[in-house]
Amino acid sequence: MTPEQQSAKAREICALAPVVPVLVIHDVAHAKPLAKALVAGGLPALEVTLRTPAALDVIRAMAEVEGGVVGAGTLLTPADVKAAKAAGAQFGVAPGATDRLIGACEDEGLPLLAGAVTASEVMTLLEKGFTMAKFFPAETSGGAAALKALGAPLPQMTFCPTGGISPDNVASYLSLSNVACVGGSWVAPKGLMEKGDWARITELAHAAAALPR
Ligand SMILES: O=C(O)C(=O)C[C@H](O)[C@H](O)COP(=O)(O)O
Repeated sequence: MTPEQQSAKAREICALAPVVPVLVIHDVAHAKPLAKALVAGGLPALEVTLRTPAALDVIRAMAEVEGGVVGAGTLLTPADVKAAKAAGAQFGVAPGATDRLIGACEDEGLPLLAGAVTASEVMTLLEKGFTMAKFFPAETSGGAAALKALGAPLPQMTFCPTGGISPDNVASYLSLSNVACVGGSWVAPKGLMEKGDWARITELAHAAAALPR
């Protein structure tokens, strides 16, 4: 899958909703009820970070939930890409970009949202054929102001900013012409998952899904 095809797919996924929940899940028993709660709230694209031992099993379980589009986050190595694809991930997200990671996504046919925050990083991805990237870590890399400034000379790149985005600052990102959607963990707080308060998570998802962009 070429970088151009990967970015076309990533664009489709970002178009589904203004927010992609970034999920850190320790208990595989949370996978299905959480995915159902988020999809019911209007957030179908779900990023499961490969930061917990349960993550691949979580992807496998969530991939069975109707209406969901499950991806793997925190992809760092070709082995991560292979494992994510085998578990049923439909897209991948990485905090940065390396040639090995990009090569693995091409080989495995996994659409990648690679991370970039500087003009040179964005230009490197554009040179390879990517037109969609993750802007990470968004808030500490200059936030919406930095993204807006990058968009002036580099309007070809569209972003999914992630990292430090919350209901308080999300509007400043979604109003930018070079932002397709944002990633954020606020729609699936650990405390609500532990309590099994899926109804409240659906409410948070509803509010996020209704954000204008
Ligand atoms: O593990 C990854 O590859 C990531 O995707 C990192 C996430 O983007 C942030 O951890 C989400 O940030 P918060 O919304 O501030 O919690």
